[in-house]
Amino acid sequence: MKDSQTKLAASGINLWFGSKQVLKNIHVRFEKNKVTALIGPSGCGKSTLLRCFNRMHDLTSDARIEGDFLLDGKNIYDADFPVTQVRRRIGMVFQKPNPFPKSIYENINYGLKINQVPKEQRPRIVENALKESFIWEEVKDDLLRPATRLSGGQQQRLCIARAVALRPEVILMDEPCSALDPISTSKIEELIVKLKENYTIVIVTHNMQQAQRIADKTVFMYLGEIIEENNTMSLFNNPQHELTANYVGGKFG
Ligand SMILES: Nc1ncnc2c1ncn2[C@@H]1O[C@H](COP(=O)(O)OP(=O)(O)OP(=O)(O)O)[C@@H](O)[C@H]1O
Repeated sequence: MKDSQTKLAASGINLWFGSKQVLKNIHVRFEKNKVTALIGPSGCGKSTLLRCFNRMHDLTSDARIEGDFLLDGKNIYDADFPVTQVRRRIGMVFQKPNPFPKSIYENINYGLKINQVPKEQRPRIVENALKESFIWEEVKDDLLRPATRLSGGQQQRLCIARAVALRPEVILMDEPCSALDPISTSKIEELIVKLKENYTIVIVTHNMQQAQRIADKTVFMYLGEIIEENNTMSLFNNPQHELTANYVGGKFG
């Protein structure tokens, strides 16, 4: 892969929680405007790796991290890269939809306010974010309704709208469909494929069909290591490593 295609990268990553090593010698690059899926059995370190890119272990007192996490070649842990900037440029969507206990409108407006987006620009940005996240038509007549009254799938699209409103460059998604029904899941998948036109997306998923439907590239992890990474179809149809073959073949999970 050419360096110019790399948006996000990790190099020489080792991570410990206390004395337990959870990530081992990770080197990985995520390409611009592509969807990359992180797959692997429970506990292999997918979420831990994803969270590093949003500096979510900063407040975990027993976490120790070695190595470099690079956004456009710049280390996101450098002292001159404020964590607020990191999170503005690298957004995150979680497993369980987590709207604020506020109105639909305010869920998006709030982030704009704290990021000092001029007041007169905010209504248009809220509308565009909702449109971009395929939820505008369902909520446009009732933007002041509490977000917590939306369905789970609508809440997750609202959380994606909240992330895209800040115009991040990367969106990290940690099993964003695991709490959703099949119809909501297919809406989110359609949305993810659309969003990659403008964003670089990294998604943790347990759902192998989902990885094959939406991911350009797939990375297989096992016990804290990257075992294999490839174009999604190659990884699933022609795995190079026995562990990958056994995992994608459903022999363990
Ligand atoms: N804050 C923490 N403190 C201590 N151990 C942790 C912490 N967070 C995660 N771990 C451990 O790190 C390992 C990797 O967890 P992680 O959540 O990254 O795995 P995963 O591959 O995302 O799993 P799953 O698919 O079940 O979500 C696990 O053994 C987990 O118990």
